[in-house]
Amino acid sequence: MTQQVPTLDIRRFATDKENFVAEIGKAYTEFGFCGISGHDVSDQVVDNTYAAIKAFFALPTEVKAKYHKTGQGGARGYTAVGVEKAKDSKHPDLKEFYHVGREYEGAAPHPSLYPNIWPSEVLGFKDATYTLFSKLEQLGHTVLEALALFLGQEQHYFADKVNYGNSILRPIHYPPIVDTSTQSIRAGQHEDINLITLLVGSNEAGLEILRRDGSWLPVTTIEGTIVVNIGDMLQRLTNHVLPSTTHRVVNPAGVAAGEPRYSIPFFMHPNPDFVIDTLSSCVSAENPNRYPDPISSNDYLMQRLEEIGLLKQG
Ligand SMILES: O=C(O)CCC(=O)C(=O)O
Ligand SMILES: [Fe+2]
Repeated sequence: MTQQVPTLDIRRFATDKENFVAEIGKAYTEFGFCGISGHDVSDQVVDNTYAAIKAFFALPTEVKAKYHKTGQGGARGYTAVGVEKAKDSKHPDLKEFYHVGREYEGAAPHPSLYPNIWPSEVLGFKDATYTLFSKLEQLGHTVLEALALFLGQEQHYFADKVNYGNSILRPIHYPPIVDTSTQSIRAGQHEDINLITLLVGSNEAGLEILRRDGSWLPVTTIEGTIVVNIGDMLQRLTNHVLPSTTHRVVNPAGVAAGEPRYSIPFFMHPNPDFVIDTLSSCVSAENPNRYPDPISSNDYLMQRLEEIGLLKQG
């Protein structure tokens, strides 16, 4: 068995479609994770976003707190360290983050698509983060096209199921670890809730995925690679043909613990009223339907946010 998450060049989806689809399908069935290179999310767009988010997280606590909005489960704006914890963990994660959602004109396409909150202290925050949001969303569409073919659907199967999804860009700051005796880790083991996650910053050490033999495999990628993994909604839709793989971010040992870590996941969600009903192409005698009861993606999201503490924060 390969001992590293593979990286595939997304340009091959245009030039070598059949092989690319087979390889990405194999990467996901085996790991639930795959590195993507050859994309057009430029270094400039990524660097601009890093500069903006580093400036934001460096603001005084009371300034950042102004961008936390109560009653939304952290859906938009700032969430402080100590709020989110992994589903079955007693200890909160060692991270703070900022949620940027979809922009729209006029009325929200669904009440769960809250308006964005923009920090006035950081010039260019909106431009930088929303440009990255849009570029990652575009790349996500391409990955979903490849996955649709792998699943025996037509290439554009997902297009009208994600066009107003409640997708979220989540820049994260893991501060230096001051208390090295802490029981908390940077991000406790969890599975992502959404369809797919596109992660910028995976070349920084710490991210690990759980293998089926119970061992943890560090994800090591070269700079510029975007790691794309399967979330629980796609696992459910595909009856586990595409598994959502448990992962975590561990605390570094030694002097590295004194260094902050930044990463920027983009959680791609289906439209809130999309009903997650197992694809018949993913049901067989050996893999009977595990989810006979369909659920709307918004109801599913609400159940999951409750479990990770985001709906209790006020
Ligand atoms: O920071 C990372 O590398 C991963 C973060 C993550 O898994 C998450 O926010 O869901
Ligand atoms: Fe995650």
